[in-house]
Amino acid sequence: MAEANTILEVTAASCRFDVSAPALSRLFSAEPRRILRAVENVSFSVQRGTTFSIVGESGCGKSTLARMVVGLQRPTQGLLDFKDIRRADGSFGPPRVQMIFQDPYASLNPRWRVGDIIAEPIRELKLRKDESETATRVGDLLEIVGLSRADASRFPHEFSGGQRQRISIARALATEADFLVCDEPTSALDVSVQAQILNLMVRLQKEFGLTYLFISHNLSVVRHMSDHLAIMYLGRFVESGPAEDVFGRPRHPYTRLLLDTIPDVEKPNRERRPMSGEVPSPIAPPPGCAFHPRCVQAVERCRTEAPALRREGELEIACHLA
Ligand SMILES: Nc1ncnc2c1ncn2[C@@H]1O[C@H](COP(=O)(O)OP(=O)(O)OP(=O)(O)O)[C@@H](O)[C@H]1O
Repeated sequence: MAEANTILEVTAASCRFDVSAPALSRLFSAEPRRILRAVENVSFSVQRGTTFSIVGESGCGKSTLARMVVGLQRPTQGLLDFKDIRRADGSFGPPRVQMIFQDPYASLNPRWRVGDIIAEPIRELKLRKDESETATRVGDLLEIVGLSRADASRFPHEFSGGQRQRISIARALATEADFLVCDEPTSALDVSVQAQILNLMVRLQKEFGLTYLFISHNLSVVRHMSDHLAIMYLGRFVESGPAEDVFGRPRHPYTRLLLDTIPDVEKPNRERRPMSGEVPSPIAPPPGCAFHPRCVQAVERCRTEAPALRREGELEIACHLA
């Protein structure tokens, strides 16, 4: 059931890619069609002004899901429904959605001055009356993200990685975005810079009531900023719930494995298990529970029967043993 404050409702969304060889060569080799299940039957809702984080290893389908949410990838099945909201400027309609990418350099036009990069959506969406108001807004946005008004005349290559990510954020805010899909926005940055960008994002969320869908392979990155957390494995959610519950009492063996790999400042001497094994191919997922080949607790049932995602209070979990 969608809650009153729901801004995005995703229902049974799947994305499959046909990665078969060309039809002619399959005709001669009798090779069957190969379907890659990047995202499989994923449902969740995001509440306005909160952060919903999706965590999983490389290849588990996080980016495909993010691309579906921003409309860059069509779902093969299912629905992604943005609810109409009352925006900060008083207008009513679907939220403005923007994406922030991992590599801020690749997403900023290197030949444009920063001022023009940020001004482009303001001009395109006619969000300010004239060039003078646009320039003022660009300067304000640069200050909001911790840069200076004078930075408008510089080029992206003159900035550090963290500063470039600040420019990407300013550009997203320039569109008056309500909903930011952040795909590993800090993983290309040094750890100390990561923290600065995360702090900036938390501050902006409070200041502007932003909603985040935050994608990361690293649980420690999302730990302090998530309201809701979903753990993804081979295209499916295996555990999801309020972040404090998932962190405080992880139920799925995969969530526990992900948690085991991150340092704990409160227990620096805690034994950390390295992540072992690899994510299986989404073209030929293992039978039963997709995680069973890597699960130390797996029993016979896990090898033959896929666990359904079942609800327990606010948590959802797909494991026969949890
Ligand atoms: N356009 C595409 N065509 C075919 N396969 C694709 C396509 N896009 C993604 N995939 C495959 O879908 C699976 C999920 O990819 P996705 O990029 O969503 O995972 P991810 O969890 O974001 O990983 P990473 O962190 O490495 O980007 C992978 O096996 C990937 O190779």
